[in-house]
Amino acid sequence: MAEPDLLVNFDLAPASQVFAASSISGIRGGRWKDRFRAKKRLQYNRKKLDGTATKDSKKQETSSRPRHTPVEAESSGRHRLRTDNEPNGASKPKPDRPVVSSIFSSNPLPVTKPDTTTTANATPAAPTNAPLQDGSAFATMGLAPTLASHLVDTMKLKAPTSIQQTAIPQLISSDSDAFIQAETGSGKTLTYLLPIVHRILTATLNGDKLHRDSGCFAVILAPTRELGRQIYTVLMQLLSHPSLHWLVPILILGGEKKKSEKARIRKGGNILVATPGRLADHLVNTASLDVGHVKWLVLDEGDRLMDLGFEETLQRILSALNMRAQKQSRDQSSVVLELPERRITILCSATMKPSVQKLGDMSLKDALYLKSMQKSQDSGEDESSKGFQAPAQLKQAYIVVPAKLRLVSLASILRRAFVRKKENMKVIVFFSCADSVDFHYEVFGTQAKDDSKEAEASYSSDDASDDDEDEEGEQPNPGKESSGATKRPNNSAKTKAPLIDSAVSLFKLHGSLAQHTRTATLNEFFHEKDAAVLFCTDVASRGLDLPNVDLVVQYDPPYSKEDYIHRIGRTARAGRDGRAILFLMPGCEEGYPSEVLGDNHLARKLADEVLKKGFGNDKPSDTPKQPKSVDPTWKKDFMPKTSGQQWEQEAIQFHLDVERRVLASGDLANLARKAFQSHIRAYATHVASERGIFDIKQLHLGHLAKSFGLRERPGDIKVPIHGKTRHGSEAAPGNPRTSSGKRSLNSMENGGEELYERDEEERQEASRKMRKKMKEHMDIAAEFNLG
Ligand SMILES: Nc1ncnc2c1ncn2[C@@H]1O[C@H](COP(=O)(O)OP(=O)(O)OP(=O)(O)O)[C@@H](O)[C@H]1O
Repeated sequence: MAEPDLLVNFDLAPASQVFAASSISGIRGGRWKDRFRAKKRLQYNRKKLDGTATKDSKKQETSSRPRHTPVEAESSGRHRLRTDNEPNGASKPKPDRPVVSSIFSSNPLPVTKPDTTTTANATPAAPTNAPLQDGSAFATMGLAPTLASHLVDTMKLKAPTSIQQTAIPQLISSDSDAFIQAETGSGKTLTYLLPIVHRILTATLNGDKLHRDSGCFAVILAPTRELGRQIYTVLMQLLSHPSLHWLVPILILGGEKKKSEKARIRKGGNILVATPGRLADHLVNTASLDVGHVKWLVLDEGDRLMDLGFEETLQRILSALNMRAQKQSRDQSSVVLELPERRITILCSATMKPSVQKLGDMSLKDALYLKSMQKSQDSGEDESSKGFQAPAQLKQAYIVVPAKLRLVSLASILRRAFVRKKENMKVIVFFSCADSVDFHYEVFGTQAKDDSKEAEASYSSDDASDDDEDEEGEQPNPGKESSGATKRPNNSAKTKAPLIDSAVSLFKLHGSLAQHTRTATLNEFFHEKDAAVLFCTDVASRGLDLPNVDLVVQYDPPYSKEDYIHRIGRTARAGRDGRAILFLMPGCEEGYPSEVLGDNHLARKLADEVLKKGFGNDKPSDTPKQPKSVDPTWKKDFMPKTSGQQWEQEAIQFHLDVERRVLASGDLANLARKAFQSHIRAYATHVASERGIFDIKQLHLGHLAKSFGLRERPGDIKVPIHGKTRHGSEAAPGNPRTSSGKRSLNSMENGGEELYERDEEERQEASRKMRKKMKEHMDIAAEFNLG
């Protein structure tokens, strides 16, 4: 038998055997020249065989390898080999043309199973934030009779809610600080306003009744201008009684004209509603702002105030109030004012988290903890003991949607929502960033010119002349503003939404819009008589009380569990019903309800179920009829092989139309690219504790790009550099990491505008991650032709 070393001049065995049996360096015996020649020939033959063998073995390997189902590939969390048009999964040279793949192919499946034990949503629970029906009445809570009858007769409030019943009597009789915690929509605004108004109403100064010039007795701080305006509106309603007209509220907000605010301050007022940045500004620059008499400081949405990095501003406000109070007590030692001797601080929030405790430590002394006593009738538990909770009657669900099906699933939910209940119904959809709101607003809205842009352009010029103009003015009148918005509809970001239903109005709201547009939009949405949808960022998540909101959709997950509660809290208010749906992607995101919310009561839905409802045809007349003359297997000829269902066809068609529009319009394509990029950046800013759930490395960028109507490979998506414009990218609002307090004074003075801009460090970190991810993806895309 030939020795392995003596292979020279023998027919070569298959490569594998050759390599197994031989070693080039191991040729021994004979002359050195012969050994050298043999070695060379062996090397040559091996190279030759190597090529064929590799090809052969690759072929063999490919054909023998069990074809990975997309589900297997993706649910393992790795990038999959794109299989569209590539039956054997082999890599192909990068094509020049854009990627066109079906939204229904290669989607990962959910990794969790439905929880069959979930019953919470089966039977409607009794509301936990409704007015009480146990005989409680405003008249028996110690309120002035005028005020109590005004609530019932004019404001049409029959009975107090649980938190009102608990807190109002204590706030009337006690001079302690207080922390009010109760569910969203449980009437916390009136809970703190009523005792303040009651005590000012019944107080005297040196024996005389108080009046407009007696001083400012209460300061109410809100984290956003929208919330500030809303609190002011409730206060105006409360003071609209003829016997209360001498009590005057003042509203000062960032984004408004400072000079007109100064004029209002000069005229005097008793209750000041403000955003922190603008108040801090006036405390320094407006000599006529007299806060020496302030007896109440209310921090509404206290945790949000801390999240937004207002800590330093709040410290400045607190020390200014302390200083002025001391000065006042020295100057007017003989004055007898029948109000609390010391200033009372009231902290108010539906959620409790460390930042609230810090704020409490900073501003409260021996505070009363006032919470809603209403218990869930289902569990009998004191719901507030969980630290946060949603109203019991609110039906919560999450839907597991693969990235490529996100857009069509949103369309489907909205279509379905308005088919079921049309008149007056409102839906709010939350997105993670302003760019995404802008893109989806364009996609779902009419393709006409966006009026809001004009309005913003004109507002920018107003803004520039901000300090030059001095409006002779009373307080901004909500009624006046509303009529202004109606007279000049272009002020608001509103359009029609034919992709949902041509009768549905579509609005958008985010922090990058001019304040003028924000105010007008909210006003119009509030007063909209027809069905309407609001696309927004977290600018609308806190405190806003918008009527008839039946459904809240969180298209992008929130940045914290507190944000989750506040977002869904825009529905099911004051005892009304409501539904909330959260979009999650298959994979690690599915852990969100149990791991982050600690709540397994959310109903679980799948994309297919939702798509069938929105795109399927319930009406038999609309189902394509089988032509009589055609073979019974006709469907095979008419329906694409990949998806034979009618609802799939409709969904595909919908998506293709969006893709075509994006292809056809440079503006829309740019919006889509910006939205895609901002979305990923925002995704990268989920808090560290949630990164196992929102893991950017698990994102399939190609699929995600598809949901923005983009056919480009993620690596090819060139995004215009974001200028520092009003339309610039909006950072992740509500990101708890913005509480670093590194925000510039300038942005502080915008009174909340900075709310939606990350600090530089965070921005850079997010971009770094984004670039890394893009690079990784580009490498993989180049190699495997990923879409
Ligand atoms: N006693 C009451 N009876 C009926 N409706 C009430 C009562 N008190 C308040 N409301 C209404 O409940 C709604 C929610 O009130 P409010 O905005 O004060 O809630 P909230 O607890 O501050 O909510 P959030 O936590 O979201 O800020 C408002 O429309 C308000 O008019």
